[in-house]
Amino acid sequence: MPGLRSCLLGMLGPHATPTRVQTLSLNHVLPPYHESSQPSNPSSDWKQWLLASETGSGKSIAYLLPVLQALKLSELTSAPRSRPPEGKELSPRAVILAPTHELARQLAIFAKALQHEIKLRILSASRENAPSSGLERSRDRERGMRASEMSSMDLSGSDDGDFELSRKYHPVDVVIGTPMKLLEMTRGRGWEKGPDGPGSEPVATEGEDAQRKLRRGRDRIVGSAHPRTSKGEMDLGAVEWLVVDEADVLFDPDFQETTRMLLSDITAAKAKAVSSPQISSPADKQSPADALQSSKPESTSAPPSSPDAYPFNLLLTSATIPTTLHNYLTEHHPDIKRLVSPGVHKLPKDLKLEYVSWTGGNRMADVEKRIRQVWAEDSLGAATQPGSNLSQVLVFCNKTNKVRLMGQYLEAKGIKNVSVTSTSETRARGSNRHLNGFLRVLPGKEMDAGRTRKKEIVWDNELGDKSNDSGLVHPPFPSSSTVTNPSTSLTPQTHPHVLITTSLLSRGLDFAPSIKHVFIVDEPRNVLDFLHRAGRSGRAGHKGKVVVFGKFPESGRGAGRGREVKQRVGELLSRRRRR
Ligand SMILES: Nc1ncnc2c1ncn2[C@@H]1O[C@H](COP(=O)(O)OP(=O)(O)OP(=O)(O)O)[C@@H](O)[C@H]1O
Repeated sequence: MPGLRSCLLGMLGPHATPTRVQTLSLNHVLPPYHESSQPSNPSSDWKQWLLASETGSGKSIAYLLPVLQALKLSELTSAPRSRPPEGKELSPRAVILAPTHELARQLAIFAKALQHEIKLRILSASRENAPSSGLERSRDRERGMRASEMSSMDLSGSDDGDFELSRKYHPVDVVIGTPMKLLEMTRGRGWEKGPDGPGSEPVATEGEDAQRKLRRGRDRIVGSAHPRTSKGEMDLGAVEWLVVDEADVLFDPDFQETTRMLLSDITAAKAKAVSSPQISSPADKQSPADALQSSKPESTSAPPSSPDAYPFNLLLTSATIPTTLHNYLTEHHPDIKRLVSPGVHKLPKDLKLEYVSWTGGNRMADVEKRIRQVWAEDSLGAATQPGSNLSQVLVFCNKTNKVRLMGQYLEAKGIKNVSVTSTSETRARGSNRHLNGFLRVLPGKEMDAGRTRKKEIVWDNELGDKSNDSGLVHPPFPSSSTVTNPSTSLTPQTHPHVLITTSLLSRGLDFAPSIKHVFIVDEPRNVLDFLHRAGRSGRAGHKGKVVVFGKFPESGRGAGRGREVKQRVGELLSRRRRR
């Protein structure tokens, strides 16, 4: 579709070519577009796909393009949309699930940039002013704005600030959020405390390790645990697409329960929508296309004959296919089309590996030393490449407490840093500002300390080679990947160049290419966790290095364990590189 295409080229540059997973998606998932597209019935043939490829290989575009194109096509060729049922304020046509609020927000920004010309309405459920129950809603009311009005605004133009107001009825098309947040929006705040809550498991408490929270499917914002205070305000009866991003996590046994609840809720809502059609607005009733709509009762399909024959398109994406996901798909989705790139389960090709042995003294001092070494190398490079900046370092620990201690230690040594755990206060603010300067920014959206800066473009000298294993082409033109991060030209004493976190930020987040080093200071829970952490660098064909700290003696005590770690990590290297 031309509008999507031009936004994509604006984002990636005119010479970008699809990655392997994108090619698979273009060939198998993208609905065909013709200028003279006729009204089509999207529900006649619900399908299921799995898109799997290595980290940083462009899976977001691979699923967003077909979803946005399909939504636009059905908007162009169907009757005007009816208002949500009584008491509901949102009725999206696509729902995208992400394991963390940070990822949901980043995906929403990305999706908005992609649909800029085709004008769909995208809402991040993890943002400060997303329609919600209870406290947020009363705050909105205080500002003289009802949630129903919020959903009728044109949400397309803004990504982290205020919505652009439009008084025309513009229902939200896509809602992006974590399963828990979306269940809350559907069932009402505090639903999990009731009899329909997920088991009798207690809600994660503050101070718990983020990784365990993630595993239990509860990515909660600090201070959001309220008793049941309201009915849900999102109706799921119009959903045509459900995307489960990071499906390996969201169908992990610990997350699966909430993910599958949402799938069942959509199925149930669609069955209900068939038996009690939604009430159209007066304007809709006048529309000649209404007849077309009412003559299509199958546009919301009957309840599925088997529990997992969902009445909507289901698109899963993942960088890995662990046994749990494989078994789950085999049992529940035997017909799912698996579109898998050869790089799945591998580290990105442009990611180098380094092992650093603990000295036996203070481990934090070892980390500090290696960080300073990174900057010393950068400074040497600056002599030969004028204009290059100090790179940023992403440090992964296993425990919340370790993140805090590491942050304090480095701060005391004059290394300014940002520490983020699931309980960090900054996470409660409903935006990704706490990650400013670390996440990749889209062209023209560079931020520094919350303020927009004039775009500053540099030629990225490290991009000599034109193509790579993922099929990514490095464009010799300004693009999102060649925009400097303003904070890296400042000193590490005054501006954070180090981000310390847990596995919380290891899934799906698209970090800036200036994050050239990922430090893994604690042994990850498993090889997949390692892959996801490491994959925050070396993205989209950029160079990166993963530094694994541990005990790696050549012989004696611990040598066997060290060798085992190296062997397991070595198996993740792409075949081409091992040759
Ligand atoms: N065809 C392309 N050419 C150049 N850059 C691309 C292309 N497709 C995507 N990118 C860029 O690659 C980066 C990584 O994309 P994305 O976050 O979608 O990767 P991913 O496969 O979802 O990674 P992860 O598994 O970590 O979630 C983004 O900045 C995106 O803009």
